[in-house]
Amino acid sequence: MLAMPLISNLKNTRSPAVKNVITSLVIIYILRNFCLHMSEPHRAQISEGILERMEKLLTKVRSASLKRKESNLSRKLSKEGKGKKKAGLGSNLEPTDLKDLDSISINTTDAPPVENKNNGPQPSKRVSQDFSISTTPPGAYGSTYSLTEGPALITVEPLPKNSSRRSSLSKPGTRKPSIQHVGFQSPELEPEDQGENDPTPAPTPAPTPTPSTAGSIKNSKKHKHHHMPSLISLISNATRATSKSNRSLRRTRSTTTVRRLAAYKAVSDNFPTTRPAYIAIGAGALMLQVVERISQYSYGQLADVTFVSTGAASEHIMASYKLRPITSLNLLSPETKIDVYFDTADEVDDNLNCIRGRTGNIHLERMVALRSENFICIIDYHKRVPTLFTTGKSMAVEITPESYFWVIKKLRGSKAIASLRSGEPAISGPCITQRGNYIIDATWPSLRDAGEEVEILAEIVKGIYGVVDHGIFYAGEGGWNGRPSKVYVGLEDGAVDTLG
Ligand SMILES: O=C(CO)[C@H](O)[C@H](O)COP(=O)(O)O
Repeated sequence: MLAMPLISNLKNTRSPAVKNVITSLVIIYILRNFCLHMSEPHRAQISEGILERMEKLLTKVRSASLKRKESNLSRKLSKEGKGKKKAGLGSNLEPTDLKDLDSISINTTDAPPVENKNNGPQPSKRVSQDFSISTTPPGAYGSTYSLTEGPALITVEPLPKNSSRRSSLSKPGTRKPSIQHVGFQSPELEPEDQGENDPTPAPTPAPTPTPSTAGSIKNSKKHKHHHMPSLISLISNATRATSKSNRSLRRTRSTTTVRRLAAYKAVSDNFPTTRPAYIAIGAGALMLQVVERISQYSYGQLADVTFVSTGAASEHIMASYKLRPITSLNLLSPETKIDVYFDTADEVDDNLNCIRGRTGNIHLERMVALRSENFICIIDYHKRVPTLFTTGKSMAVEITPESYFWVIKKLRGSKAIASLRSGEPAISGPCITQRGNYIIDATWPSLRDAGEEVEILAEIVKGIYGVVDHGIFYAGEGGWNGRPSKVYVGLEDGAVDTLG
């Protein structure tokens, strides 16, 4: 459907070069959709071919356009030579000289200044080395979601066999961004990933227009004809993203991609197969990708699954994908076990002990872990350490508000660097948990071993009056205290390590 504006544009285009480009783009677009259904190695091969073809085409068009520009220039100069003086020749050589190329713009920076006897040296036009296919007037759409629409070279896990593609696609939040989404910023993309390294298309969790994007919507209504250039841009961006992702297949992946690969694998490996099922989901950036993967299951597969949140942040993540979790563990009967609990951590050591707490509701997270059959912890390689407190991260210590001075004194006595977590800028004063408690962020010098010392430290902290809970999830002599059953580590090269 997206190819239609391109095809209709063929009729209005005079330049054979542009016709050539449009035809090829349509073919590429169709091929690209076709490729989405292929296995990764095939897709990679084919997309390399597409890229080569695309690059050849672009080079051709580029030289054709430059020739055209040169001849326009000499025509203008010769007219001027005949006495038709015009001031500011350079400014008349706007890309309108390339009007046949419609939205294809060639910026010309390093062109030598053109000497003109009447007007002296002309302002130099900017000629860039790179051929660019632009969408709309620059900046009209800002940073676009369409950048993630590129060929999905890294669809990590196929949908489970019995999943119905139709129902999965029609499920809210799983639909691919349509052309109307151009102009919205994908909420879960880190800046480093936008259109650069993250080739996996993400479902759109109901984007919220910002004032600037509201402007874009207005613009897009006003310039209906920009739909076609937007598509060109989409393919061009996708091509760039593909080429970068091909390169990154051989090198490293961005943190977001690495996390997504780990999250997708963790969900695919541990999605419960029996019904009724209970799935708990924590908070943190990575959980968005867990929920994204879960939302790809069909309605049938999600039927009779009860979701459990570990607090408001986790509820919010699930709500963005139309999952409605229960918000209190007391709604589960005492016999009910949560089948799987997906969450993340700040550091995981060699024994799979971990520290956690940036999201705050540490006590609720512990209770969910204790009530779960499997705690699946998902991290990226930065968080994998030999012993805890290696990276300088703090863990949360949840305390009653009255105990603040008492606890902080005791923690500092145990060699911790500890401070009360502030609620700024949301609230003035201390951060208050959903249960009305305060949080102290505490870090220690790196522990020497990944076993005994963890347990000793955890017991010291838990033994201080006023401490409700803390962020060390471990197993020791004294029993199991929420240590993950498995840890999925997204590695730099895109592989996923499974520990435990
Ligand atoms: O408290 C936690 C998990 O409940 C973690 O400390 C925290 O969420 C990690 O967040 P991110 O994935 O954004 O680094």
